[in-house]
Amino acid sequence: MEPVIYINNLDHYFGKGALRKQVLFDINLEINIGEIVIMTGPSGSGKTTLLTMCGGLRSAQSGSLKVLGTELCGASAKQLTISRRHHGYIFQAHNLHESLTALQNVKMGLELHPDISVAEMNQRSIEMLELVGLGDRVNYLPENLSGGQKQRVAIARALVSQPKILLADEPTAALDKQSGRDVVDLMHKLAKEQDCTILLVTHDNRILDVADRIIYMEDGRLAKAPDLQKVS
Ligand SMILES: Nc1ncnc2c1ncn2[C@@H]1O[C@H](COP(=O)(O)OP(=O)(O)OP(=O)(O)O)[C@@H](O)[C@H]1O
Repeated sequence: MEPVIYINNLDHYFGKGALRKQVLFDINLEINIGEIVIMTGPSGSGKTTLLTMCGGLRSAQSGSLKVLGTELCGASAKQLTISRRHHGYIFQAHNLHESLTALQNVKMGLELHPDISVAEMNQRSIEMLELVGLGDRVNYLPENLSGGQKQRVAIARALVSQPKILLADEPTAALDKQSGRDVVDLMHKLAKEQDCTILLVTHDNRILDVADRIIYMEDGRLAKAPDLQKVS
Protein backbone atom coordinates (compact mmCIF):
# COMPACT_ATOMS: atom_id res chain seq x y z
CA MET A 1 0.00 0.00 0.00
CA GLU A 2 1.21 3.50 -0.83
CA PRO A 3 2.51 5.46 2.19
CA VAL A 4 0.27 8.25 3.45
CA ILE A 5 3.29 10.55 3.57
CA TYR A 6 6.23 9.95 1.24
CA ILE A 7 9.24 12.24 1.41
CA ASN A 8 12.23 11.87 -0.85
CA ASN A 9 15.39 14.03 -0.97
CA LEU A 10 13.50 16.98 0.48
CA ASP A 11 15.44 20.20 1.10
CA HIS A 12 14.03 23.47 2.37
CA TYR A 13 15.36 27.02 2.47
CA PHE A 14 14.14 30.17 4.18
CA GLY A 15 14.96 33.65 2.94
CA LYS A 16 16.36 34.97 -0.31
CA GLY A 17 19.73 36.09 -1.66
CA ALA A 18 22.44 36.52 0.96
CA LEU A 19 19.91 35.67 3.70
CA ARG A 20 18.98 32.34 2.16
CA LYS A 21 19.43 29.62 4.74
CA GLN A 22 18.94 25.89 4.35
CA VAL A 23 16.92 24.39 7.21
CA LEU A 24 16.03 20.93 5.87
CA PHE A 25 18.62 18.64 4.30
CA ASP A 26 17.85 15.57 2.23
CA ILE A 27 14.87 14.34 4.25
CA ASN A 28 13.70 10.83 3.39
CA LEU A 29 10.69 9.45 5.23
CA GLU A 30 7.68 7.22 4.65
CA ILE A 31 4.70 7.10 7.00
CA ASN A 32 2.06 4.43 6.54
CA ILE A 33 -1.67 4.44 7.10
CA GLY A 34 -2.69 4.39 10.76
CA GLU A 35 0.87 4.87 11.98
CA ILE A 36 1.60 7.16 14.92
CA VAL A 37 4.98 8.80 14.39
CA ILE A 38 6.55 11.11 16.95
CA MET A 39 9.20 13.54 15.76
CA THR A 40 11.55 14.84 18.40
CA GLY A 41 14.89 16.67 18.49
CA PRO A 42 16.49 19.94 19.62
CA SER A 43 14.87 23.34 19.26
CA GLY A 44 15.45 24.86 15.83
CA SER A 45 16.24 21.52 14.19
CA GLY A 46 13.42 21.88 11.64
CA LYS A 47 10.60 19.78 13.08
CA THR A 48 7.85 22.39 12.73
CA THR A 49 9.05 23.30 9.26
CA LEU A 50 8.73 19.69 8.13
CA LEU A 51 5.36 19.26 9.86
CA THR A 52 3.88 22.38 8.23
CA MET A 53 5.15 21.25 4.84
CA CYS A 54 3.46 17.86 5.27
CA GLY A 55 0.29 19.74 6.19
CA GLY A 56 0.34 21.91 3.08
CA LEU A 57 0.74 25.03 5.26
CA ARG A 58 4.09 25.78 3.65
CA SER A 59 5.08 24.92 0.10
CA ALA A 60 7.85 22.45 -0.65
CA GLN A 61 10.50 23.62 -3.10
CA SER A 62 13.01 20.88 -3.73
CA GLY A 63 12.76 17.10 -3.72
CA SER A 64 9.51 15.16 -3.44
CA LEU A 65 6.77 15.36 -0.81
CA LYS A 66 3.72 13.26 -1.55
CA VAL A 67 0.79 13.37 0.82
CA LEU A 68 -2.06 10.92 0.12
CA GLY A 69 -0.56 10.35 -3.31
CA THR A 70 -0.49 14.05 -4.27
CA GLU A 71 2.85 15.72 -5.01
CA LEU A 72 3.07 18.90 -2.90
CA CYS A 73 6.51 19.93 -4.08
CA GLY A 74 5.89 22.85 -6.44
CA ALA A 75 2.13 22.65 -5.79
CA SER A 76 -0.03 25.74 -6.38
CA ALA A 77 -1.78 27.55 -3.53
CA LYS A 78 -5.04 26.02 -4.71
CA GLN A 79 -3.63 22.48 -4.63
CA LEU A 80 -2.30 23.09 -1.10
CA THR A 81 -5.74 24.28 0.03
CA ILE A 82 -7.33 21.11 -1.33
CA SER A 83 -4.68 19.01 0.38
CA ARG A 84 -5.37 20.70 3.73
CA ARG A 85 -8.95 19.37 3.71
CA HIS A 86 -7.60 15.92 4.52
CA HIS A 87 -5.72 17.05 7.64
CA GLY A 88 -6.47 17.92 11.21
CA TYR A 89 -4.10 20.17 13.16
CA ILE A 90 -3.42 20.52 16.85
CA PHE A 91 -1.01 23.15 18.11
CA GLN A 92 0.70 23.80 21.41
CA ALA A 93 -1.49 26.72 22.29
CA HIS A 94 -4.85 25.21 21.36
CA ASN A 95 -5.58 28.21 19.02
CA LEU A 96 -9.26 28.35 19.89
CA HIS A 97 -11.22 31.47 19.05
CA GLU A 98 -11.82 33.08 22.41
CA SER A 99 -15.10 34.69 21.35
CA LEU A 100 -16.59 31.41 20.10
CA THR A 101 -18.08 28.62 22.20
CA ALA A 102 -16.62 25.12 22.27
CA LEU A 103 -19.28 24.02 19.78
CA GLN A 104 -18.61 26.92 17.41
CA ASN A 105 -14.88 26.24 17.59
CA VAL A 106 -15.37 22.57 16.72
CA LYS A 107 -17.67 23.48 13.83
CA MET A 108 -14.80 25.46 12.33
CA GLY A 109 -13.15 22.09 11.71
CA LEU A 110 -15.88 21.47 9.13
CA GLU A 111 -15.60 24.86 7.47
CA LEU A 112 -13.59 23.56 4.52
CA HIS A 113 -16.32 21.01 3.81
CA PRO A 114 -19.12 22.96 2.13
CA ASP A 115 -20.98 19.76 1.24
CA ILE A 116 -22.04 19.25 4.87
CA SER A 117 -25.33 20.87 5.95
CA VAL A 118 -25.51 23.17 8.98
CA ALA A 119 -27.68 20.65 10.85
CA GLU A 120 -25.15 17.88 10.23
CA MET A 121 -22.28 20.18 11.23
CA ASN A 122 -24.00 20.81 14.55
CA GLN A 123 -24.75 17.16 15.14
CA ARG A 124 -21.25 15.95 14.30
CA SER A 125 -19.63 18.67 16.38
CA ILE A 126 -21.76 17.87 19.44
CA GLU A 127 -21.02 14.15 19.04
CA MET A 128 -17.31 14.93 18.82
CA LEU A 129 -17.43 17.04 21.96
CA GLU A 130 -19.20 14.17 23.72
CA LEU A 131 -16.47 11.80 22.55
CA VAL A 132 -13.79 13.99 24.13
CA GLY A 133 -15.79 14.16 27.36
CA LEU A 134 -17.09 17.70 26.96
CA GLY A 135 -20.74 17.00 26.19
CA ASP A 136 -21.71 19.21 29.13
CA ARG A 137 -19.49 22.11 27.99
CA VAL A 138 -20.66 22.69 24.41
CA ASN A 139 -21.76 26.26 25.05
CA TYR A 140 -18.78 27.27 27.19
CA LEU A 141 -16.34 29.91 26.02
CA PRO A 142 -12.64 28.92 26.12
CA GLU A 143 -12.00 31.31 29.03
CA ASN A 144 -14.25 29.11 31.17
CA LEU A 145 -12.43 25.88 30.32
CA SER A 146 -9.23 24.46 31.81
CA GLY A 147 -6.08 24.04 29.71
CA GLY A 148 -6.74 20.32 29.26
CA GLN A 149 -10.36 20.95 28.32
CA LYS A 150 -9.33 23.56 25.76
CA GLN A 151 -6.89 21.14 24.22
CA ARG A 152 -9.67 18.54 24.08
CA VAL A 153 -11.81 21.04 22.17
CA ALA A 154 -8.86 21.48 19.80
CA ILE A 155 -8.71 17.69 19.35
CA ALA A 156 -12.45 17.59 18.65
CA ARG A 157 -12.01 20.37 16.08
CA ALA A 158 -9.10 18.56 14.45
CA LEU A 159 -10.88 15.22 14.21
CA VAL A 160 -14.50 16.26 13.53
CA SER A 161 -13.96 16.09 9.77
CA GLN A 162 -12.50 12.58 10.16
CA PRO A 163 -9.20 13.59 8.57
CA LYS A 164 -6.86 10.99 7.15
CA ILE A 165 -3.88 12.72 8.74
CA LEU A 166 -3.54 14.41 12.12
CA LEU A 167 -0.61 16.79 12.53
CA ALA A 168 0.20 17.89 16.05
CA ASP A 169 2.85 20.37 17.16
CA GLU A 170 3.68 20.20 20.88
CA PRO A 171 0.08 19.35 21.83
CA THR A 172 0.95 18.78 25.50
CA ALA A 173 3.47 21.58 26.07
CA ALA A 174 1.05 23.82 27.94
CA LEU A 175 -0.48 21.03 30.02
CA ASP A 176 0.29 19.41 33.37
CA LYS A 177 1.38 15.78 33.44
CA GLN A 178 -2.07 14.19 33.82
CA SER A 179 -3.83 16.48 31.33
CA GLY A 180 -1.02 15.88 28.83
CA ARG A 181 -1.36 12.13 29.21
CA ASP A 182 -5.16 12.29 28.88
CA VAL A 183 -4.94 14.42 25.74
CA VAL A 184 -2.45 12.10 24.08
CA ASP A 185 -4.38 8.96 25.02
CA LEU A 186 -7.50 10.53 23.58
CA MET A 187 -5.77 11.47 20.32
CA HIS A 188 -4.41 7.95 20.10
CA LYS A 189 -7.78 6.30 20.72
CA LEU A 190 -9.76 8.47 18.33
CA ALA A 191 -7.15 8.30 15.60
CA LYS A 192 -6.98 4.50 15.83
CA GLU A 193 -10.78 4.31 15.61
CA GLN A 194 -10.77 6.52 12.51
CA ASP A 195 -7.68 4.88 10.94
CA CYS A 196 -6.02 8.27 11.01
CA THR A 197 -2.25 8.65 10.62
CA ILE A 198 -0.58 10.88 13.22
CA LEU A 199 2.62 12.89 12.91
CA LEU A 200 3.34 14.56 16.24
CA VAL A 201 6.19 16.90 17.17
CA THR A 202 7.11 16.98 20.84
CA HIS A 203 9.81 17.61 23.42
CA ASP A 204 7.66 15.85 26.00
CA ASN A 205 9.39 12.57 26.90
CA ARG A 206 6.38 11.50 28.94
CA ILE A 207 4.31 10.80 25.84
CA LEU A 208 6.83 8.98 23.65
CA ASP A 209 5.29 5.60 24.48
CA VAL A 210 2.21 6.43 22.40
CA ALA A 211 4.29 6.24 19.20
CA ASP A 212 4.57 3.33 16.81
CA ARG A 213 7.82 4.94 15.70
CA ILE A 214 10.02 7.79 16.93
CA ILE A 215 12.06 9.84 14.51
CA TYR A 216 14.74 12.30 15.53
CA MET A 217 15.63 15.55 13.80
CA GLU A 218 18.97 17.29 14.28
CA ASP A 219 20.30 20.31 12.39
CA GLY A 220 17.72 19.87 9.65
CA ARG A 221 18.44 16.18 9.09
CA LEU A 222 16.72 13.03 10.20
CA ALA A 223 19.22 11.32 12.45
CA LYS A 224 19.48 8.40 14.79
CA ALA A 225 17.99 9.19 18.20
CA PRO A 226 20.79 9.69 20.76
CA ASP A 227 19.76 6.77 22.97
CA LEU A 228 19.78 4.44 19.95
CA GLN A 229 23.30 5.58 19.09
CA LYS A 230 24.46 4.66 22.58
CA VAL A 231 23.11 1.18 22.13
CA SER A 232 24.74 0.54 18.75
N1 LIG B 1 9.55 31.72 8.67
C1 LIG B 1 10.86 31.55 8.86
N2 LIG B 1 11.78 32.34 8.29
C2 LIG B 1 13.10 32.16 8.46
N3 LIG B 1 13.63 31.17 9.22
C3 LIG B 1 12.76 30.35 9.83
C4 LIG B 1 11.34 30.49 9.69
N4 LIG B 1 10.74 29.50 10.43
C5 LIG B 1 11.74 28.80 10.99
N5 LIG B 1 12.95 29.30 10.65
C6 LIG B 1 14.26 28.74 11.04
O1 LIG B 1 14.30 27.41 10.59
C7 LIG B 1 14.96 26.57 11.53
C8 LIG B 1 14.04 25.44 11.93
O2 LIG B 1 12.94 25.97 12.68
P1 LIG B 1 11.74 25.06 13.19
O3 LIG B 1 10.74 25.95 13.84
O4 LIG B 1 11.29 24.19 12.08
O5 LIG B 1 12.49 24.16 14.28
P2 LIG B 1 11.87 23.23 15.41
O6 LIG B 1 12.73 22.01 15.45
O7 LIG B 1 10.42 23.05 15.18
O8 LIG B 1 12.11 24.10 16.72
P3 LIG B 1 11.26 24.14 18.10
O9 LIG B 1 11.42 22.78 18.72
O10 LIG B 1 11.93 25.23 18.87
O11 LIG B 1 9.84 24.48 17.73
C9 LIG B 1 15.37 27.49 12.68
O12 LIG B 1 16.71 27.86 12.48
C10 LIG B 1 14.44 28.66 12.53
O13 LIG B 1 15.06 29.83 13.04
